[in-house]
Amino acid sequence: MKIAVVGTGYVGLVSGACFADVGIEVTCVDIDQKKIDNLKNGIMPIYEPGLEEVVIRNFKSGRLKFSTDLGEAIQGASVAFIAVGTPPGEDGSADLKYVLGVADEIGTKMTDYIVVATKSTVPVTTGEKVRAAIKAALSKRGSELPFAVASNPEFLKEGAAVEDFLKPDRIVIGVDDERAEEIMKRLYKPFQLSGERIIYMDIPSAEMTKYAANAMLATKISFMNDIANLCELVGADANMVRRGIGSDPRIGNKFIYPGVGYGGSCFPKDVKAIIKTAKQYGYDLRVLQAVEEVNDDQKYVLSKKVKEHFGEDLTGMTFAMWGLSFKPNTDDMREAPAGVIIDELRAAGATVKAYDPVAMDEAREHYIFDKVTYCKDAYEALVDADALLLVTEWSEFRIPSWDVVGRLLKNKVIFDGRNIYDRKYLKTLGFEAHGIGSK
Ligand SMILES: NC(=O)C1=CN([C@@H]2O[C@H](COP(=O)(O)OP(=O)(O)OC[C@H]3O[C@@H](n4cnc5c(N)ncnc54)[C@H](O)[C@@H]3O)[C@@H](O)[C@H]2O)C=CC1
Ligand SMILES: O=C(O)[C@H]1O[C@H](OP(=O)(O)OP(=O)(O)OC[C@H]2O[C@@H](n3ccc(=O)[nH]c3=O)[C@H](O)[C@@H]2O)[C@H](O)[C@@H](O)[C@@H]1O
Repeated sequence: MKIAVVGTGYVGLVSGACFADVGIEVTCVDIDQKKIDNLKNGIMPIYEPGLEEVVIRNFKSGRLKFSTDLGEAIQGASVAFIAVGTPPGEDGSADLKYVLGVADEIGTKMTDYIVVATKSTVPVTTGEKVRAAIKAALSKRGSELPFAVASNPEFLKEGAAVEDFLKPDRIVIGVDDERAEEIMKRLYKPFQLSGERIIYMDIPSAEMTKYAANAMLATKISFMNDIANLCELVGADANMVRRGIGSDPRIGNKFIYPGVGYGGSCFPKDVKAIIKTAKQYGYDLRVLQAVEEVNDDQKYVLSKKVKEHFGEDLTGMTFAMWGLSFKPNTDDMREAPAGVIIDELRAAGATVKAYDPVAMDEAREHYIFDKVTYCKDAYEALVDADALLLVTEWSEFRIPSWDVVGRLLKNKVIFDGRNIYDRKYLKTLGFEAHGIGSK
């Protein structure tokens, strides 16, 4: 079986490599020539645990190819996945220009029946727009070639993307064509050896499922951040409360960790987009509006704690920051709370010395530019710093040598944005540690 995956980013590259890993012939297509050349030379465009190995193994075997030529890639392919970006437009709605651009190109270049499956996160009714774009391109050529559209939203998490793709909780397929359903079933068979995991539905429901899933997860996080902020006011400990409620299986113990707000390329944009979709239909998604508001405020919680401790004016002070990426095990800096925290500290007159195990190049090049001093390791960031801010919970920050930390910092003060440290223990070592959701 042969497929094409158009868009070789987090989703396209991981999906393409994992499909190739189960024996499918895959061509990953991108318009970015440099990305494609690099991949052919074994250079990954992103940091994702386990990805390099799967890509290189399958590239060497010949099952995984990289190309900028969409026409060639879809020749003989049963499925063309659209996995390009859907960034937020100015009004918050998902910008579909890349998705529809690919649909148009497929319609222009296809030579046989093909299933066009959208993997990008797209608002409900996009399936119809994709179908219309392909039809319009075909009719320009005077062609009536048959094709099907499908919605196959992706649920992988960055930092665990390969694992998530290879062992999915579920595979959602929105489809309205029997032949297409059969092809998708065949394609996904290897990923559900431990039980039937495909949920078939109509295309609009599949499109909505993706937004509802991300919106639900974002809601859990904002809910817990709200509760954590209240815990702090009333003298309760959010960590205890988290454990107390998470043990109820109806609530579950995942995605209820308070912190510095959710970031990344998905929750912020997808919550905005579903709110916008609702508005277009004259409906207010009030819960999600609050989810977004809580999250926007939560990004300021850590810098507020710093100012409560040291005063509003931080002129001449230096802060060490451990972690920049929006979560561990990724170099993705999109919507990372670190950006807001750095801006707040700088606006109050402070300088920031940062260390992140993998995201510093990305931060330096695209997001935080020259706003911070980048350090070669976690300890270097502490030298002459007035306090430490833990922003991303990378494993290597979990058990530092506290005696070294204490010696390097000017003050033994820590602001733990992810509640990874045992503050009672740190107190016995002479540290004053502030967490999220308890005094
Ligand atoms: N990043 C993630 O963890 C997840 C992302 N998604 C969704 O998947 C979609 C893609 O997201 P990412 O992979 O993060 O994006 P990305 O920005 O990492 O990659 C998109 C790629 O598409 C390429 N591209 C743009 N126009 C093209 C065209 N006409 N032809 C070929 N390639 C083209 C870009 O050069 C880029 O390499 C988005 O809709 C996102 O919401 C869904 C689940 C997880
Ligand atoms: O649509 C997407 O792109 C993806 O979005 C999220 O994945 P991702 O953004 O990669 O990472 P998450 O692990 O969900 O973390 C998102 C943010 O929430 C924060 N978070 C997560 C969990 C938690 O308990 N508390 C919390 O603050 C993280 O620190 C991070 O900033 C979803 O988890 C994926 O299922 C989905 O496919």
